[in-house]
Amino acid sequence: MGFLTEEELQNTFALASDAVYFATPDGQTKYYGFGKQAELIGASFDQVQEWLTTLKKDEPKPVFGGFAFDDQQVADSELMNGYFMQPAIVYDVVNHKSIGQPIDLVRHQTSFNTTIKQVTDENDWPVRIQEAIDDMKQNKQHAKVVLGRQCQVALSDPLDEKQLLEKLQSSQSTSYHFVLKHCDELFVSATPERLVKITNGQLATAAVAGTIKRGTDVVSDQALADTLWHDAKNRIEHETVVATIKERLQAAQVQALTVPDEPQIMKNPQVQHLYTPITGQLAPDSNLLQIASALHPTPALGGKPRDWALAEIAQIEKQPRGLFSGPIGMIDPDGDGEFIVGIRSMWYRENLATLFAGAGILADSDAQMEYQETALKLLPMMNLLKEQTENDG
Ligand SMILES: C=C(O[C@@H]1C=C(C(=O)O)C=C[C@H]1O)C(=O)O
Repeated sequence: MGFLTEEELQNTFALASDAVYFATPDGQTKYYGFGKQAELIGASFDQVQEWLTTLKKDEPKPVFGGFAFDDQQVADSELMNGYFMQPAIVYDVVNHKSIGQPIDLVRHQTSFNTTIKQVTDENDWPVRIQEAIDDMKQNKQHAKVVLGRQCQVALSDPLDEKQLLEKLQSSQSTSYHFVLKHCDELFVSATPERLVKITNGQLATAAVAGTIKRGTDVVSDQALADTLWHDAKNRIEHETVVATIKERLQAAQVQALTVPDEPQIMKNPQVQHLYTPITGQLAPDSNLLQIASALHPTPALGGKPRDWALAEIAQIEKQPRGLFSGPIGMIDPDGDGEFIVGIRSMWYRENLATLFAGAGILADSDAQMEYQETALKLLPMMNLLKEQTENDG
């Protein structure tokens, strides 16, 4: 039997009640998983570590899932407070291999003719983050906090998940893709940010922090990149993340740490970031989940100091984040695997999509400019929803 085509995989995703899609922009990883052989709801790092030991050994398959950003609970959700699953069948697209048994497809596709009925945004966000800016001006030890906002988009009809996957792949080719479906809930991320990848003891992570918009042509785009690279506020914001990642990896006994002195520019369709790739070698008694839990949340999503930033996030943000900005990804049966950071993301259920975006706030941040930055960061998901309204399939 030949391997399924991309279109067949996307179709199966839409028709399965539980499904996952995970792909990395370097083309090294691309998985679809359908059905569920095992699941863990409300997963913490320790619980997942324990749960892995209970999985059947006869047909080893990767597991996929995500951890909530913090301990705050999203009401009535089995997905957003941490969720892991082992699919009944996993398609490894890069290696043209499948593991497991095909599942019964339970959903019915009707014709899709969605319209956007209402968009509810947090227009008071700049006023609320000003509190944090004022606090940081007074208290110099409060160095950075990343504050998020949520934008709700009500649709007239259900999402066409096949079209969503297609457009995600074509519009966000420089990002990691993660789409996790559990019954009527869906979490989608087109993130530029890797938290940690482990391959045969080799560790790779990255700092992605500091943002500017894209230019309308090559010259203005390069000028904006130069502005970002030389901007003191963004360089401090970035350096805070690099230094903290380095400290935490050293504390986790990671060897042969390689941390470049200066950042590069990473370009995504809507924004460009300061970016520093970091590599090292895992200590013999350490593992992927331990490193993910040591790193999360980096000051790219939380802040510095970590505990103050987490308290500030819980107080200033209106709703818990759930999987937004949490570690999401996969673990192989041999313990290798990869976690990315669940930003540029949305949570969807029953015709209602919640889109998430945040920005790193420092004492000299301008609340309106940060608001505009979050608007750009909402665009990857907003555009996917707009495409749904032009659905001709
Ligand atoms: C929090 C987000 O992005 C994070 C914040 C960034 C910044 O403030 O410059 C850049 C990349 C991410 O680490 C988001 O996209 O929602």
